[in-house]
Amino acid sequence: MTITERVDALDWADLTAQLDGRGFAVTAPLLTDGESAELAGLFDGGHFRSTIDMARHRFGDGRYRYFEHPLPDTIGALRGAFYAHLARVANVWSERIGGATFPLTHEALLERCHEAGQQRPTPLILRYGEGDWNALHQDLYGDVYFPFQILTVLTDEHEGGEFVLLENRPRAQSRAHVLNPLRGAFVIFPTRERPELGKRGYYKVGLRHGVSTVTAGHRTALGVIFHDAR
Ligand SMILES: O=C(O)CCC(=O)C(=O)O
Ligand SMILES: [Fe+2]
Repeated sequence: MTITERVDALDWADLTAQLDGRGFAVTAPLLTDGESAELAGLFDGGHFRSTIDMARHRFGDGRYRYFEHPLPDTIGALRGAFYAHLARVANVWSERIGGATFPLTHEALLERCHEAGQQRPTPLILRYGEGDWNALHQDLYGDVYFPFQILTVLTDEHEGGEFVLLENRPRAQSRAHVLNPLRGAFVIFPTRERPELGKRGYYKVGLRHGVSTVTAGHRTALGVIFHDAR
């Protein structure tokens, strides 16, 4: 099956229920181990527009690299295929907590980004060694942003290095979710906020994400953000 066929074949009713119920979703493994290994290899062999040394910016410790156009086929396919499903969920969320209405194709979202001066691709690959970590953050790169992003861990040889989602609940203490997704499975999570149903309707819960310290081995991950960057 092609990447697009595999994404289309995911249980989107269940994923949507996960997103609505707890704000994030985890898919069944979607990439084969061979595909994950091949993508992980791009960290050293891909074509990038920039490389960030996380310690230098006080973002944590480790390195990440933003892919340059044209994106590797697999990454372009993942971006388009996940977008088509998530745009529908995004539009329901916008009705609940306000926000933009999103076009149903990823090409149309990119046109909107380009009109807003956001032309640089945002998919990235991150590599963490022992002692490395990623500070809690949001990936907003301009006025246009899509409310979901996806992430997959491409390697299976680390300890620690859990994916952390922190919910900043209004007028309450924060809640952490700690995930250890299977290799090649995707975590779908909010870029900025999510609707939560309260006594008087929906309210916004802000989120940040990051990675706990890798205590042994190496961890390589692929992040796919749907909006482009200024
Ligand atoms: O390495 C990770 O799991 C987090 C990556 C990340 O921050 C992202 O994909 O936006
Ligand atoms: Fe991120």
